[in-house]
Amino acid sequence: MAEQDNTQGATDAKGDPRLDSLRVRIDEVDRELLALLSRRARLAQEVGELKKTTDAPVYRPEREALIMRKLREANPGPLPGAAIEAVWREIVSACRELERRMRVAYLGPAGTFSEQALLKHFGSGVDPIACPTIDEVFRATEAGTVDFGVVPVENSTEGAVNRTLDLFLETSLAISGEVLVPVRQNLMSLGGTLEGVTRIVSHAQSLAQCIGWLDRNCPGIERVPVASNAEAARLASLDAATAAIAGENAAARYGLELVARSIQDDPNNRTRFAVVGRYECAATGADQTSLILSVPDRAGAVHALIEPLARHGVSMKRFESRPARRGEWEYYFYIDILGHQSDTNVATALEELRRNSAFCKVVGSYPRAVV
Ligand SMILES: O=C(O)C(=O)C[C@]1(C(=O)O)C=C[C@@H](O)C=C1
Repeated sequence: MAEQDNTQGATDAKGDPRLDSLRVRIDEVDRELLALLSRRARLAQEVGELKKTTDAPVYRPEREALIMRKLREANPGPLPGAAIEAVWREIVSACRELERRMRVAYLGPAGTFSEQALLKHFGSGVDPIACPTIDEVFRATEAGTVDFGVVPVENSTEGAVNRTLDLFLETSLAISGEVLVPVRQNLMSLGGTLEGVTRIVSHAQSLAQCIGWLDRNCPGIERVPVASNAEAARLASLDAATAAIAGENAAARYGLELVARSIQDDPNNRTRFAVVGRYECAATGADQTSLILSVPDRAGAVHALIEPLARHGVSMKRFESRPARRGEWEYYFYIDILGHQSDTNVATALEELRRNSAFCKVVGSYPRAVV
């Protein structure tokens, strides 16, 4: 006998028998899912016990990436791949938490896109630790007070986050994952209006990402850069004359109302984050490797440096340069290539790159983000 369902509202109070029978079947499926989830969780617990005997790491990013990839490929629909991934992210996160709840540092405060990246990658079964600076995220992870760190690397509109690139050079940590977060910027204020607003605050990058929209819609209002979007939302929550540009979750967190939604000039605006830790990922078959190189200062050196990549069939995904800051015209090249450093063609190309370069560091090989 089906239990009484109290969720029926006014719209179907008369009770369509087809609706009732569909709900009975949904209840059955939920019970089956629950039994399967419990079975999965017990297996993860067993894995956890085995790992304890060898002191093996709880978090296996390459295994989680493979689980997601196989599910995406096997997904018969009608649920979209992103929904399947979000659901399984939480399932795996909860199973992982049964083994051990990890601490993960990110560029805070709460409510920033960095926090969103952390949740998207690790799910909610971790303790998010907000750090005031990118340096602090690296420091906490290196010191081992957290298990991993999440740092912004580049934005599709605004380009590289230079501080992160500089710290990749110095750190002993390795990149173990990347996270892509669509960045939707929203204008928000206490009353959901621009009336009486004399300044708009946000992180400098966010202001820059909305410059066209702001020029068109708020020409007379002063723009003030602040430390983060979450800080902007906090300031706007204290003062009706201040509006903020931030992610939607910051509005909810600080009791603000949206004046305008999705005001970034590029509708596909997104930010790429890196997960850093003391863990080196094994190959999954769909990986990416991040390198930092520098060359002797002579004609044709850059060409000679990257030529082995093409010759060994290694695709380059990103090429960025940063001054070496030694007062000379020297540069570090930040290069992302497809493949894992243990793949034969990548390993051979890397060997040649090392021979041709004055400096060569592999910051990590890790599974490529897909969505
Ligand atoms: O396969 C493992 O090593 C597990 O610990 C299980 C599991 C999972 O729930 O599937 C959990 C955490 C790891 O990061 C990877 C996978």
